[in-house]
Amino acid sequence: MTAPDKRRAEGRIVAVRGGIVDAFFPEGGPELDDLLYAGDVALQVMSFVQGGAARCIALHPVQGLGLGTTVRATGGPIKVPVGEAVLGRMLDVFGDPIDGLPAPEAADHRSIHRAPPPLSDRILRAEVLETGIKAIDLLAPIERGGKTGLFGGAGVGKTVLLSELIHNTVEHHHGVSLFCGIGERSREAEELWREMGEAGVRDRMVMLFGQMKESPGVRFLVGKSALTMAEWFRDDRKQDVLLLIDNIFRYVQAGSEVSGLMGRMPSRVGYQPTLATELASLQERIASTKAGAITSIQAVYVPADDFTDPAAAHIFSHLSASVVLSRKRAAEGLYPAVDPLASSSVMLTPNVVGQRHYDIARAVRRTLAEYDDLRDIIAMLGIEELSAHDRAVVARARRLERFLTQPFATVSMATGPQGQMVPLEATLAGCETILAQDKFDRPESDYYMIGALPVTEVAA
Ligand SMILES: Nc1ncnc2c1ncn2[C@@H]1O[C@H](COP(=O)(O)OP(=O)(O)OP(=O)(O)O)[C@@H](O)[C@H]1O
Repeated sequence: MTAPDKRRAEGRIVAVRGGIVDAFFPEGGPELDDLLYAGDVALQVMSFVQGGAARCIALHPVQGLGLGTTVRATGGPIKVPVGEAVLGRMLDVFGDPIDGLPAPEAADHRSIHRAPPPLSDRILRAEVLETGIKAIDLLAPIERGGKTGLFGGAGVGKTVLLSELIHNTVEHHHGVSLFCGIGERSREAEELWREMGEAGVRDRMVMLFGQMKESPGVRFLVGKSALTMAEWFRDDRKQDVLLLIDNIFRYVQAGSEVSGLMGRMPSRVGYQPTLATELASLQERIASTKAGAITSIQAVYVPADDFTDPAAAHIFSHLSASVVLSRKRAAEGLYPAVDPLASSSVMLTPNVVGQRHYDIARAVRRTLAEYDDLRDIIAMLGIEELSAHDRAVVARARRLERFLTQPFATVSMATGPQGQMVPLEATLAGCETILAQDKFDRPESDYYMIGALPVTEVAA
């Protein structure tokens, strides 16, 4: 490592292409990941090119920069404020306020580029985080201290589901919560900020945003800024952290834009050749250690509903639970549009959730899978042609499908019914009741958008 004063050198711009700036330092100069300034424009060193110039990604619009502009190396990487001071605040990638209040008065600032904790420090807890959302608690239980993905194409309800999860879990979460918005709409960020204020949980929450309108460099780095703050609460305060990311796909996408700007050759489906390492550099830091747990829930946009997309597939490999949202279900109004057959969790084993829960989840899946197989026959021949056994399967499956829908508090203004949180026990009892019946007195619509089944029915 060069001495700090040498790292704090002054240089000049030798090339500007889009959001990429090359700067040459005749004496000394920055190291990889160092933060530089050309006027007010922040730059981060991404690599060094032939001749020794530092190739940087701009974090602000580069208008006004030209050949010969002076570049000042700050002598280190981007550092964000950490500590209690960031609680209740809405910040950007630098930890600067975007809520109109003065900068957080933090005692400490830390580099956003940090190594993940060593394997020997990590722990597995095998504990479930109950969400009150029937389809998730039953079929893809979320691991406390693990990573959960909410997968879905455009407009199938990822953001709504994530907001509902925040609504249901943040209030009961003992530690702090961190929301990181990457590359999504700013309007949604403002709504969430207001909702958190109304729910009275803002003082235990930090929100960081690098939204759609910002440069790829910002969207690429904001996740690391958020993690740096989360790590402080985990390591220095020994607290549990709930980390919510909307949308982790936008991180990969920003990496791909950066890679393209840097002139790297694209790899599969046009993604950056460094996709796997970039994603791992972020995901590996989201770890639970002896000091505290980081439970993360990440929305994952699936381009063109193609689940074999390399970004989706790589993200999938880091997760302990995957909640897959299906367009077909959303089109039928079966919200949350959780696909019961494609969603999964490593928690769903008899050892963790117990034999009863495991058996009910399997029976629900089996019934819905059988119904899927019968759909073509029903479409061609009509339901009357089915055997009595198959007709009972269809009746059960259609009621299960509806029972797994649920009114959400976060959209109740638009949809009408009040949001409902359903205890796991009520979800299990409801499914058990439906699974045990061959004939139903009540119509399918009675099971749609409800919370728990009425007690009289469960008892019967
Ligand atoms: N649980 C729900 N109950 C009722 N309506 C819902 C629900 N979830 C989603 N919707 C409807 O679907 C719309 C899209 O949802 P949302 O914005 O969460 O999708 P998304 O997957 O995040 O989309 P994008 O990829 O465009 O960000 C909502 O505006 C709402 O009308």
